[in-house]
Amino acid sequence: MTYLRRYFMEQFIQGQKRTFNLSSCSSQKNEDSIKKIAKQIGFIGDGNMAKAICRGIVNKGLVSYSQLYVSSPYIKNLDVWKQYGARVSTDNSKVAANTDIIFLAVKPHILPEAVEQLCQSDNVDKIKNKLFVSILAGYTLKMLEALLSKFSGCRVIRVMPNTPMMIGEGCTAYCPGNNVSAEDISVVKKILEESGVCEMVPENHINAVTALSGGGPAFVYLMIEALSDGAVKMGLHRDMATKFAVQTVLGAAKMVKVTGKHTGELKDEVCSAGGATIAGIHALEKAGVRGGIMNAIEASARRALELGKTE
Ligand SMILES: NC(=O)C1=CN([C@@H]2O[C@H](COP(=O)(O)OP(=O)(O)OC[C@H]3O[C@@H](n4cnc5c(N)ncnc54)[C@H](O)[C@@H]3O)[C@@H](O)[C@H]2O)C=CC1
Ligand SMILES: O=C(O)[C@@H]1CCC=N1
Repeated sequence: MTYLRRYFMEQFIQGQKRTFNLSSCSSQKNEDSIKKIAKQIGFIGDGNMAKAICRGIVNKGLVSYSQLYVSSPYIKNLDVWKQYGARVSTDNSKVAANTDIIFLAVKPHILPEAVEQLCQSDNVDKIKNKLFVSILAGYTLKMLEALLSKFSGCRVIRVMPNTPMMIGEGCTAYCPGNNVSAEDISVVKKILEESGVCEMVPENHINAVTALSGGGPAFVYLMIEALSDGAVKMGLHRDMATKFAVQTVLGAAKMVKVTGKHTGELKDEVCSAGGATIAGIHALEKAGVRGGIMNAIEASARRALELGKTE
């Protein structure tokens, strides 16, 4: 194969990888019956986070698409789900009435309207005694339980996931509501744990988690982009700069995890006396990068708190 042909083939494959679809899940056949969850799982809202959770759990073989039931007012968006065997509806109440665990996966300002649709439906009786899992930023358990109070016997677990769940590298915190059972916690934990790290936190920590791991991937993408930009400025081609930036972040993260060493010690191991790295560290410190990142987490956590107050 000529160099040019190989180059264009690689570009084509990269392009295919970049195109979002749900097919990568269905191609993974993991029929581990021990892991399988025998529940119908509903999603009210079919956006980025719902897709990430579904891809994660289908990839891990916890559920198949036929166990998923997804709603959105935009029928066109639902085609892709239907194509892979999920049930779909534009009626949120059908999803809530016909599933065992219902993920609330809409934007915070949409939630009152989405719950109102449930309350006004003919399915109210069928929605009683269900387990709701909210992934919304800002909405407290108290608010969620009050919103869903029309459905007696309902239980709520508040979780804060992140999009890397899609590839089994998620990071999720959860807080159980008042009426949840040990079985409720166990099944939700199983769903979340299978796609990455999962920890229970007190609810007063969830806005910090929202900033750190919920939105954190966006901060890290920005840093990877900046590392790549810097290398491009210094003459590397973009593809190589990004590939190396990604591998460096991955390698450094794994070093922290695997060695258990303090990050300061690991940093010191890289910085030769009078060398290149310490010159870069000095530039970062002069630019206030540490303070900048702390400010980002603080701003994001404060904003998460505000999101429950519907605008
Ligand atoms: N995107 C992320 O990385 C994370 C998001 N979250 C939370 O997940 C929730 C959803 O966020 P995204 O998925 O990013 O948003 P998104 O905008 O991608 O998805 C929201 C979906 O809700 C649907 N929708 C709109 N009105 C609706 C209605 N009345 N009934 C049912 N569905 C309706 C829309 O069609 C859209 O697909 C938010 O509350 C956010 O705080 C939590 C952690 C991470
Ligand atoms: O930006 C947001 O509000 C949501 C919460 C965490 C990630 N995305």
